[in-house]
Amino acid sequence: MSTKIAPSILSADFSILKEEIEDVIAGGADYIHIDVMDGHYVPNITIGPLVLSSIRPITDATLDVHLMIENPDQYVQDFVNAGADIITVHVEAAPHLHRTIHMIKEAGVKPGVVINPATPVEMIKPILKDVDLVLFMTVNPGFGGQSFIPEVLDKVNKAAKWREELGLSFEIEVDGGVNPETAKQCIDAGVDVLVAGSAIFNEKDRKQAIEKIRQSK
Ligand SMILES: O=C(CO)[C@H](O)[C@H](O)COP(=O)(O)O
Repeated sequence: MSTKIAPSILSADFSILKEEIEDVIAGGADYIHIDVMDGHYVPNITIGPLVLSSIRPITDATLDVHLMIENPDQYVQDFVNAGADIITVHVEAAPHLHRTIHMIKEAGVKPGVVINPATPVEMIKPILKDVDLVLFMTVNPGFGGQSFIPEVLDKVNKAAKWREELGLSFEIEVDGGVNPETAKQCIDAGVDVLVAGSAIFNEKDRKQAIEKIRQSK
């Protein structure tokens, strides 16, 4: 199966967000990755449910909502109502992770867990059977345009092995510093979904940028 590409709208031109989203979808994007930041869990503030609900009518593509927020339980339902297809929460920000993941699942949305570069992968092992997606941050979350942290790929390898051993089917996604060069290492390590912001939205031809990342074998 070919690698899925999830353009992160963090690097899009927000004054023409609808056109930007339509452009990457026409260019072959599989998911649209939406970075929600609260200025507490990460030092940046981005978008909330109101913007997500404006994006929903633009496309039927999977809206992959990455919550970089404290107290995610308080906001899960708002993002479900706004049209999320996948909601991911950080293991570091969800002290009752099992409850949060099941809250998302019971609301009819696919749940995922996110793990930061410095967090041991063993932290997420107990929740793997309950999630549809595991997102490995390959930068410290908060900003686009940072450099890829290659050490994270050892954790990706381990999770891919556990997936096989345990007979599970969650997708493995990476986010941060993904470009045609780093994408190859990710695909080799067992990644299914590549999030890319600047490597897609900073290019004039988005279709070509997406294909370059997808084909980087
Ligand atoms: O979650 C994120 C930052 O926290 C972004 O999705 C990520 O950084 C994408 O940007 P780029 O591809 O430019 O690194």
